[in-house]
Parts: sequence; C-alpha cells; structure tokens
Amino acid sequence: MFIEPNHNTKHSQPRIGWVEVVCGSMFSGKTEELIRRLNRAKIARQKVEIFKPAIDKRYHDLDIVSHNENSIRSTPVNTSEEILLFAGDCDVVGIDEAQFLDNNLVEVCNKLAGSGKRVIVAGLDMDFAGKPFGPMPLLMSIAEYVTKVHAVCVVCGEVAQYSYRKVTSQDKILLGETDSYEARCRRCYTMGELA
Ligand SMILES: Nc1ncnc2c1ncn2[C@@H]1O[C@H](COP(=O)(O)OP(=O)(O)O)[C@@H](O)[C@H]1O
Ligand SMILES: Cc1cn([C@H]2C[C@H](O)[C@@H](COP(=O)(O)O)O2)c(=O)[nH]c1=O
Ligand SMILES: [Zn+2]
Repeated sequence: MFIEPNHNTKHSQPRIGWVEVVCGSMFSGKTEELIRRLNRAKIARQKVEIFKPAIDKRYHDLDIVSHNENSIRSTPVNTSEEILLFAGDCDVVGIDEAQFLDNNLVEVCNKLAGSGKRVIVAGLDMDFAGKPFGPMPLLMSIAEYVTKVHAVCVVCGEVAQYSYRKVTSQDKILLGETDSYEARCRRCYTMGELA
C-alpha cells in the first residue's frame, strides 16, 4: 500500500510539492486508490481540490465514481490549464481520468508541485490497442511516485493489465463500462475473441 511521504519536516523551509501517478487498466482500482488518498488528506485537514475531464460524464457530471460506487465531488475541466486557475491555495490536487487531458498536463503538474502542492494523478496507462494513452507516459516519467495497480482477468483470473474492447469501434476515445470493456491478462488480451 502507498504510504504518504513526509517531505515537509523542516518548517523553516518553503513547502516541497511532488507528483504521484496511479495507473493501470480499467477496473484495476485507480479511482478507489485516488479517493482513498484524497480522503486521508481531508482527514489530515489538508485543503483538497479534485478535477476530472469534462468529457467523462459516465456516472455523474461532477462526482468521480469508482466501479464499486465510491465517490468524491470534483470540478470538471476542458483543458489542463484550467486546473492551474482553479487549484487556488489548496494543499493537494487530485486528477482522475488524466488520459483524456492534453499533454500540457505535464507542465501544469510540474507547476503545481513546484508551488508546494501534492499532486495525485490517476489514469489509464494504455488504450484498448495497448498503446500509451495521452499524457500518462509523460506524467509517469516526471512523477516522484508511480503506482501501477492491476485488475483481475475476467477470462482466466490472472493479473490483468489490459483493457480489452468488446465492440468494434477503433476510436481512441469510447466511454464505457462492462458493456464495452473487460480486464484481461497479456495472454487472454492477445488471444482476442478466441480467449
Ligand atoms: N475484473 C476486475 N478486476 C478487479 N476489480 C474489478 C473487476 N471488475 C470489477 N471490479 C471492481 O472494480 C473496482 C475498482 O474500481 P475503480 O477504482 O473504479 O477502477 P478503475 O478506476 O481502475 O477503473 C474493484 O474494487 C472491484 O469492485
Ligand atoms: C481502454 C479505453 C478506455 N476508454 C474509456 C472507457 C472509460 O470510459 C474510461 C476509463 O475508465 P476507468 O475509470 O479507467 O474504468 O476510458 C477509452 O475511451 N478508450 C480506451 O481505449
Ligand atoms: Zn487471462
């Protein structure tokens, strides 16, 4: 389990920020882990601001909702730059579904961390084709901490790192749930419809 780092022990020094990335396939527990970290920050009386891309309206316009129905209130944004405008004087910034945001998110996260904030970003590392998704690979390279979480392969029960698309669309962005996707291990993902 990820234990929050204690970077700010010398109170005479300006606060040090950092970037944490939580990545993995669909159903791997990214949103649950993001909500867990943000709730702990709230319990510690830190000021938390949470963002998600406005296009992700699967469950709710404002809430970030996990597959097992945990939720937390967020601000929808159309561009990563808006996060800089809305983050204000908070201590912790949470961002879900970061794969849908633009590559400028890297600069935004670096600026937020540079101003002393803890930044926690969750998102899909790979799309349905197994290709790196949006700004996620770039964020993983600049982050201080990267946590890769795994789902369970729905075909064989092994550790799953792929989001297998069950429908024929080749569009990179196709919002959906178990209707359109399932978590699969390397072998069952590669076997496709034959698995
Ligand atoms: N194949 C699966 N493997 C693991 N968890 C699954 C699977 N299918 C459904 N779940 C549920 O999804 C939850 C994780 O949801 P969530 O945090 O929203 O994942 P993510 O944000 O990575 O898509 C698990 O706790 C479990 O209840
Ligand atoms: C693989 C893949 C996924 N999507 C969409 C499907 C869902 O709406 C989100 C991922 O949500 P989760 O919280 O990680 O379960 O992304 C997509 O648009 N394109 C893809 O290739
Ligand atoms: Zn499998």
